[in-house]
Amino acid sequence: MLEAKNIDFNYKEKRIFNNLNIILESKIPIGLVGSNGSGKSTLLRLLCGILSPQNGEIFLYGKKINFNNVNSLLYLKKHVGYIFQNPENQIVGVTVEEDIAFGLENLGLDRNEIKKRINWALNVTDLIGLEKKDPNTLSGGQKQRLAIASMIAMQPDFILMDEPTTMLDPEGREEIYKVIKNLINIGKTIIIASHHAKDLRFVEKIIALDSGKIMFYDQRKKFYNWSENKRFNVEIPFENIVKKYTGKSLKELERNICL
Ligand SMILES: Nc1ncnc2c1ncn2[C@@H]1O[C@H](COP(=O)(O)OP(=O)(O)OP(=O)(O)O)[C@@H](O)[C@H]1O
Repeated sequence: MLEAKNIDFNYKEKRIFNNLNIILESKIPIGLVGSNGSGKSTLLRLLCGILSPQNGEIFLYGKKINFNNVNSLLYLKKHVGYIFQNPENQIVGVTVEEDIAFGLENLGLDRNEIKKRINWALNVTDLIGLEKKDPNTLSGGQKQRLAIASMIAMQPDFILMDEPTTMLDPEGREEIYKVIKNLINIGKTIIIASHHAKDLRFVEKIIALDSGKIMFYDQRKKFYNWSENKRFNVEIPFENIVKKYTGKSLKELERNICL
């Protein structure tokens, strides 16, 4: 369980969160939505220790994180990974496998363990065969998958994704969906900030932020009814629109057309 308690956060004089409280349960995939500037990236960055709050605490599995203590921060970073919107911000290696090895070498792991983890991460992200490639020559989807591979090689339990498909074409997006499914299947806890209905179809719950306040935190199925006539800058899934205007599910309609 990852928890933010009584969090105050501001960038200089700009207040973003005022006494924010949130609990993320293990193995429940969550979508984080909200209009531009509502605080999604800031929240994710606080939860993984990239930013530290001016007031309040972050707890991981009940253990309070001390932002002034390197070991405490390392404990948070070991278990909570963050994927930037733009994979270019995350790629440091000269080859795909060197990029994945980078964080592992910093952890001081032995060569065998590093090799094992690289292979595992390449498998989960479907990058086998591209080990020796220069990351600069990869497609957008492959770069984003490499950023994910390098992060999951560190074996975090929570994976925070900040609009991971925004910079990708439809093909690249589909590649990321496959990886997200793999990650959920192997028991990782995914938190995905996004405006895209397709990105959110894997999540069980949705958190909706408005100006730094949590307006909704419940099952995804309830979100689209609740958010009708509200401004959350989130796409409505096609099947919801069909149901609203025809009273039938997409499957029912497809069956009728086939008959
Ligand atoms: N480093 C920074 N310094 C000052 N203000 C910042 C900084 N980063 C973000 N902000 C401001 O904080 C507010 C919240 O930003 P944040 O990026 O968390 O929102 P968001 O919901 O992720 O937005 P988007 O959907 O556009 O990515 C915005 O008004 C933004 O301009």
